[in-house]
Amino acid sequence: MRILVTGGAGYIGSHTCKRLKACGHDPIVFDNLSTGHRSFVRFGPLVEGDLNDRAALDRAFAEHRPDAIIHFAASAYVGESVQDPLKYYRNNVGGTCNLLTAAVAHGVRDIIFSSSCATYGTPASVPIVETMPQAPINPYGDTKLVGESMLRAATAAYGMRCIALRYFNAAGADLDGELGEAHDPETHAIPLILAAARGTIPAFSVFGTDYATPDGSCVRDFLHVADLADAHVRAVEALQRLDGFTAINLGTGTGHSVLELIATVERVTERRVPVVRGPRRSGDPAALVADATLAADLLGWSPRHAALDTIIRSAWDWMHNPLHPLGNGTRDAG
Ligand SMILES: NC(=O)c1ccc[n+]([C@@H]2O[C@H](COP(=O)([O-])OP(=O)(O)OC[C@H]3O[C@@H](n4cnc5c(N)ncnc54)[C@H](O)[C@@H]3O)[C@@H](O)[C@H]2O)c1
Ligand SMILES: O=c1ccn([C@@H]2O[C@H](COP(=O)(O)OP(=O)(O)O[C@H]3O[C@H](CO)[C@@H](O)[C@H](O)[C@H]3O)[C@@H](O)[C@H]2O)c(=O)[nH]1
Repeated sequence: MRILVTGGAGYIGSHTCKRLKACGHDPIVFDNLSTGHRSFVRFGPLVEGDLNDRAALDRAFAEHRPDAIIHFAASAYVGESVQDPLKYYRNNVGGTCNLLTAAVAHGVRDIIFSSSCATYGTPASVPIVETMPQAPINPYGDTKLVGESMLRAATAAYGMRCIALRYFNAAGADLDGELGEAHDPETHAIPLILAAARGTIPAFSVFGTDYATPDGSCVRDFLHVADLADAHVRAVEALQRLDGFTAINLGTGTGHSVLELIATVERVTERRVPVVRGPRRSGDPAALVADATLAADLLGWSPRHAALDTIIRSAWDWMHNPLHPLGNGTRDAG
């Protein structure tokens, strides 16, 4: 299949393009390079364009005639969405609406959507199943919920087929060392803990140690990005047999606290992580852990690299990889 991958120059999108190519599909990346990297687009052509530019979308559809879309492109930081919510509604809600309008106009009806566990807000219990209420507690999560609503309505009205993948926390890097996470500025926990271990930032700040969790820090379900990529390929293939709108969690089913991440980084890297215990970050629920039974049932998917050590080791190796578009310039104090 020819697949238009919006956000394919980004972290999860680039890993998914690699997997698509390995499985015999042809990814076409549509990306404005706002947080992505040209050097991550290695598995098919790059169309440089913005989701909010309808003419650019029309040209991409007309030239490349995709059979399906995988829609990653979005602004994706919980903390930033609290500071600048309108950026999130503009890019994520406006961008998705524009993309769907173009897809309908060009007769493309199959779409995989990057949703998030952030749509669940503060769940009544974990692990979270797909049928539990969605009540986001930050603007980012709300934009993903609105995205799901748009897609649900569009599938009903225009005969589209959609799978919304609600992923938990993507982490780690390509196990062949070709790709990885490279955000500037970096806000995600694992790369920042590794940067503190390496000495490129003075310390890692733990956002809140007074949550109702076993050690007081937040608990998240960290999922290897290669497993996420594999799930996307399975999902786009599953659209051939799944009509309408389906939402599926992607996670490992195991939660790890922020303090546990720090301890694991210290063990895996054999370095000390300087830590500052800070206040809570606005918009953070205490614990998010997936029940991923539906992904196993509908996609035949289960994570293959779920061990936290494997995830952290791959991220550490990537941080020292010459292909890292930002990391090479950072100082290694160790
Ligand atoms: N990283 C996670 O843990 C996680 C978890 C759940 C959901 N998600 C979702 O997965 C998707 C990918 O996340 P990521 O971590 O790879 O982020 P990323 O920032 O690395 O990738 C996003 C890509 O989209 C592009 N982009 C953004 N706005 C665009 C626009 N208007 N037009 C064209 N391109 C645009 C960026 O340049 C970038 O290449 C996002 O939708 C995010 O919300 C991520
Ligand atoms: O310097 C930091 C950064 C993060 N954290 C904590 O670490 C956890 C994970 O945070 P982060 O890595 O920023 O990820 P999330 O905020 O959980 O968001 C990611 O995971 C979500 C799903 O949970 C996705 O939807 C988002 O796109 C993605 O950015 C949270 O409890 C944070 O409070 C810290 O304590 N200190």
